[in-house]
Amino acid sequence: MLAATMRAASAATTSAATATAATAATASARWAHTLVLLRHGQSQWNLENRFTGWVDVALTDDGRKEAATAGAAMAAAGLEFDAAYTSVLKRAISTLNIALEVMGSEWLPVSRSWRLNERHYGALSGLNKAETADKFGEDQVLVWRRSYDVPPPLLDTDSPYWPGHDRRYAGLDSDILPRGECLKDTVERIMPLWEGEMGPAIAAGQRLVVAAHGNSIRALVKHLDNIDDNDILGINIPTGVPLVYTLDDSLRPIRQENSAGLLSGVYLGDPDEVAAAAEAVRNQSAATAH
Ligand SMILES: O=C(O)[C@@H](CO)OP(=O)(O)O
Repeated sequence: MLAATMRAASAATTSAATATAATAATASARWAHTLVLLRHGQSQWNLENRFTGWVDVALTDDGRKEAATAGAAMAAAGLEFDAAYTSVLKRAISTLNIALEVMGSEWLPVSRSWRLNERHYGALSGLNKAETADKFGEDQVLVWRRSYDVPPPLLDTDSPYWPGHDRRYAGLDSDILPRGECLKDTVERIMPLWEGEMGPAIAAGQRLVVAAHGNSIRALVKHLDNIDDNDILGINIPTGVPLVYTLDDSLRPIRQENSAGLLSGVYLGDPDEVAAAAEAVRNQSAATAH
């Protein structure tokens, strides 16, 4: 595993240099409008292939290594930040802490917001994805996982997974605490943070790193890249690979030469390895009969 981590680090460094050159060529003034989105490293429930959502699951050892590799790749790319954002879930918080430590940037101001949490998986929380596909069919599970506006089955409020039982959400009106969310719901709860804090900070010249989750990052890239409600179904975000956006003064993404498909951002990683990692995320809900 260590060898694989080292290979990934080296590939990330090579690709990072390319990304830096491409961005620098765009215009040095634009380098100020930097936004890096980083999905947390592998969590224990990623390893066990379980729907996670707002359940507060820790990183695995491999997840911590991914976070360190991400920090090294960002440092090698010459990225520097003025502030960081993360969710209130420890897999994202730990990923950010590890990456910032590798970058020597533990001092950065960090904002934690429930609005960057993973999409809430409702009554699917805790279930194995492949077993859920066996039971309900792969097509149904794909709709629950990736459609824009179809929510998963909702939780009852007496479930231990309902956020109303968790004191970190005590300051929030129970009406806005989700019992399950589709991606559209996730976009809608992230937008006040984007429009009220993150966007204005970037417009004022701050360079931000955001450690978040597969679906909260899908929500952000859908907004940034104006991705169609149908096309967002095909977007899967790999764990632990920094996705670097360069934004213009209107906060619209500037597409780079090595942008990733529909995304204008550039992954700091070997493109083939990143594509394989995204494909592996997609395949998590293949039925066990395959
Ligand atoms: O379980 C989850 O919370 C997410 C991310 O791990 O899964 P998926 O990729 O299936 O949306």
